[in-house]
Amino acid sequence: MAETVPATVPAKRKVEVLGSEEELAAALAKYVADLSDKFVREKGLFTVVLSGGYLIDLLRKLAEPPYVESVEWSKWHVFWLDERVVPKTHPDSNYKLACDGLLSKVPIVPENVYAINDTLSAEGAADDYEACLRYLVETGVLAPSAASKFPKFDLMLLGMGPDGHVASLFPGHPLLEEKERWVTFIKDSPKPPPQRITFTFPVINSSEYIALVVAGTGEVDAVHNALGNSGDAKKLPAQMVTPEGELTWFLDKDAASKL
Ligand SMILES: O=C1O[C@H](COP(=O)(O)O)[C@@H](O)[C@H](O)[C@H]1O
Repeated sequence: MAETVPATVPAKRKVEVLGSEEELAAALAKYVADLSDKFVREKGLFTVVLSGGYLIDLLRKLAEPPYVESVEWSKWHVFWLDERVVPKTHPDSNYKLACDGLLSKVPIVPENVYAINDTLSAEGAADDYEACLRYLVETGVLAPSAASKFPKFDLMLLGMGPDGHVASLFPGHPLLEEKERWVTFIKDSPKPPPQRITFTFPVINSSEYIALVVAGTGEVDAVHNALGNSGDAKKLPAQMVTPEGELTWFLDKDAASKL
């Protein structure tokens, strides 16, 4: 059963704690499918941003009944929050992870899947991905946020690392302060592989909905630091996720065990 933590959380931030990883996966699939229905009904398409890591396994129930049949997959436009600068066939590729774990199992339109150009350098791939997003704003697939002018995605699905990183935005790194670029690159990622591209916080925080998803015991301290009263004044990247729209943390009971 989901339990909503009331405590001191601001109005547009919810924290859902699920009894097990299996329940979390079920709740997440329903959340994504419901948002897909809403946006397809309202505007005829759904723009979804995926992360890499454990998140993809937690989306597994979308590829099962009832969602595999009921979701309007042909209306989905799929993007990556961050990507490792490796060939798309490489085990480190977030694209490969998502294809193997979800995209190859549902009838998504290949032209609506926006992978990075894996033949370019990190700088080149970031420029190229930003140019792709700008083109999609011009052609009306993406809308700009009225408030920030950065592109506004319908839903971003984020994981969090044990150090509190989200996307490829790591604690203490200067990229946390990027204010102009939509997509940027990192060549010294503390987590391998070192070369990556990543959405910036202005784009992340222009989103309509964000789910920040954490399961298991590996991130217990980061969850406590981000959401609990840890007394640690240093802001984690996960705490910088403050969207214009609604943020929901999805945790299983292990991840929430120190809250
Ligand atoms: O390197 C990355 O790590 C984060 C967190 O991954 P997780 O396995 O700890 O859930 C992920 O969100 C990001 O996309 C990925 O590139």
